[in-house]
Amino acid sequence: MNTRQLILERRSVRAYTDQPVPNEMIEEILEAAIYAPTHKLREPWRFVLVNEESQERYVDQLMTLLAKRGQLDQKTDEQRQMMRQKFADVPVYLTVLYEVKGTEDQQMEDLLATAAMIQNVQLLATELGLGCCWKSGKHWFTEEYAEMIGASENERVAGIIQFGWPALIPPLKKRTAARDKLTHF
Ligand SMILES: Cc1cc2nc3c(=O)[nH]c(=O)nc-3n(C[C@H](O)[C@H](O)[C@H](O)COP(=O)(O)O)c2cc1C
Repeated sequence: MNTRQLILERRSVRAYTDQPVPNEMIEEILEAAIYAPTHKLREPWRFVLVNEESQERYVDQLMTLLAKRGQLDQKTDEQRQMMRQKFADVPVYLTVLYEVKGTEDQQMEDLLATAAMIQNVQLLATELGLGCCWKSGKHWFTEEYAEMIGASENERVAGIIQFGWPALIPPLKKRTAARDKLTHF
């Protein structure tokens, strides 16, 4: 697949089969993804991988975190169970952290570099036939989650990438044509 095809074929895949994803595969993806541009070679990223061996422990801790944050208060036992199952149905979670240091501009550059690296991860996963989805917001960006995952004081969560072999590949979501957002100076 050439780059253009790869970009157009990538989807946010959220449903996976039970087939395990080898750690080596994720590691191979990361070893290439880190060749994203990074100003002054600061390489601000770090990764925490959750796969088969640790997935149950991770989901347990995630549910405890949600409970502590009150995010389960309005939910019935059945709804909580469904939520837990939804987390448990994801074979691999990769938390991407980035180091927060330097000036505001540097911090922005480092987050941007990390985002570029994450897109590399997604394209490389697509090339291997793996499904993935970039997750963010809510519980993932909290201090409690950062602590749970073992982030140091100067690290922040850039995003969670979940992976698995696709059970369902969503159709292309059309974008607004770039020419509609392009002006010539
Ligand atoms: C920074 C960022 C955060 C995202 N967070 C979530 C998320 O929390 N949950 C989710 O289902 N998708 C999330 N997505 C994926 C988008 O929903 C998805 O890219 C969009 O719907 C377009 O679909 P596509 O990726 O298949 O083209 C996120 C994407 C980005 C770039």
